[in-house]
Amino acid sequence: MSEMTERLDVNEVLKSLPSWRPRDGDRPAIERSLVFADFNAAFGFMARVALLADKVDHHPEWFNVYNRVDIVLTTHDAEGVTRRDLDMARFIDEVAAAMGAKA
Ligand SMILES: C[C@H](O)[C@H](O)[C@H]1CNC2=NC(N)=NC(=O)C2=N1
Repeated sequence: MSEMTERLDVNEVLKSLPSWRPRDGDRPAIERSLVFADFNAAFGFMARVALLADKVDHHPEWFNVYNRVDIVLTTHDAEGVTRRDLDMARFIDEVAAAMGAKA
């Protein structure tokens, strides 16, 4: 199993991702909710994340209403959280901060 698809302990992962929390559900996952200035900003954020997701073939589960985006990260193929989710979460944190999103 490659380093990228090895299942990681959610609590260990969350030690380096203070804005994320564990998601209880059918498989281990992490989640974060973001609030933007308006729909335009929220959708702009989603577009930036979508471009990376397509490039690296790793896609967030997310839900958008107006200026709010709820995001869940998990790796379907590994049935849990992997390095792919950690890397995606870091990118999301960077973009969210650059766009002035609130937690
Ligand atoms: C076939 C394709 O590579 C896989 O289905 C990819 C696509 N995007 C994915 N996204 C996520 N979040 N987890 C996956 O396991 C996954 N697998």
